[in-house]
Amino acid sequence: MAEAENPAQGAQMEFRGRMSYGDYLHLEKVLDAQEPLSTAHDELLFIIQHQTSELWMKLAIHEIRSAISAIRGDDLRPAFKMLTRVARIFEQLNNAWDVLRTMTPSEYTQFRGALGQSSGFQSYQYRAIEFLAGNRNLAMLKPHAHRPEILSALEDILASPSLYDEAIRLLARNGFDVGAEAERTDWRGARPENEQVLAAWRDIYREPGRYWALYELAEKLVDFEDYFRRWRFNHVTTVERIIGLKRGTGGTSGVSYLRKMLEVELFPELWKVRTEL
Ligand code: HEM
Ligand SMILES: N[C@@H](CC(=O)c1ccccc1NC=O)C(=O)O
Repeated sequence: MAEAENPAQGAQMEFRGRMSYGDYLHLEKVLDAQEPLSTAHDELLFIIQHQTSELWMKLAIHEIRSAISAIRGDDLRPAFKMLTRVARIFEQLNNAWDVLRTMTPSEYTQFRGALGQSSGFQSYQYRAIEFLAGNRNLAMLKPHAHRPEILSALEDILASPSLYDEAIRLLARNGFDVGAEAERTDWRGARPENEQVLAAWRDIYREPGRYWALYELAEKLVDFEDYFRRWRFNHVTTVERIIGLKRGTGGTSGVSYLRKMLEVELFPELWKVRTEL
């Protein structure tokens, strides 16, 4: 057959003893991992929505970790690229809500009971992202007490500076007085807001040309948080649309808990500085 009639001509068709697409991607593992507990039509959507979100979160964690070490090594350009990718991952996650939103309360209630007390509240990758970024609420470790390997992975993250801590250490290396932050050795808990850090960002935003790399880093962080906030907002709106004001399966008040979480700031001084410019 001539190529015009058979566009697949030349394609490898024989995979005995050769690595194929499915082998490389371990598709049998990935595609065998959907096990609905009910006969409800929409449960597959629910599972795939969460599994794909967790895959994208895995990539976000990989990128944030590398960005943290690049900043630690004063290698800002690769860090910028990685942070841009993290923002794009969140954009992807944000768009994915549109698929889940096609599920109505009538459809969700058909299988909600099967979920027991499981909830996204127990997503350890989501907590890893929060902890890596700098939102370190130790109470969030509790649901993982029964899984020592998960707990110790989260504790490892808490033992080192977060993305924002590294940005602040970078400010200090560049001659800014960051006050108490300069003496910090314990990274485990929440960091208090700091006037000197705010003042440093103020100087940077007032003279971008003089501090371009720090200015660019600040904007990458704000961009990341902007997309992260949109994720939270999409979540709470989808949740209200689907379960109204019911309590969450995870035991929280549900929508009012999620609304409260909208107020959490990853990089607080970077938002405060805007009022002062
Ligand atoms: C029908 C769709 C969904 C509903 C009704 C829902 C509902 C809830 C509720 C009520 C909570 C509060 C915790 C609780 O008491 O359960 C929660 C937390 C959470 N959900 Fe969902 N959710 C949905 C979809 C998703 C999806 C697709 C993800 C993506 C992975 C997700 C991730 C999370 C995370 C990470 C939390 C913890 C948030 C925090 O503590 O700040 N949820 N969800
Ligand atoms: N918290 C949800 C249940 C839920 O959404 C969920 C359950 C198991 C696995 C992931 C979930 N997604 C996000 O919270 C609810 O209260 O209906």
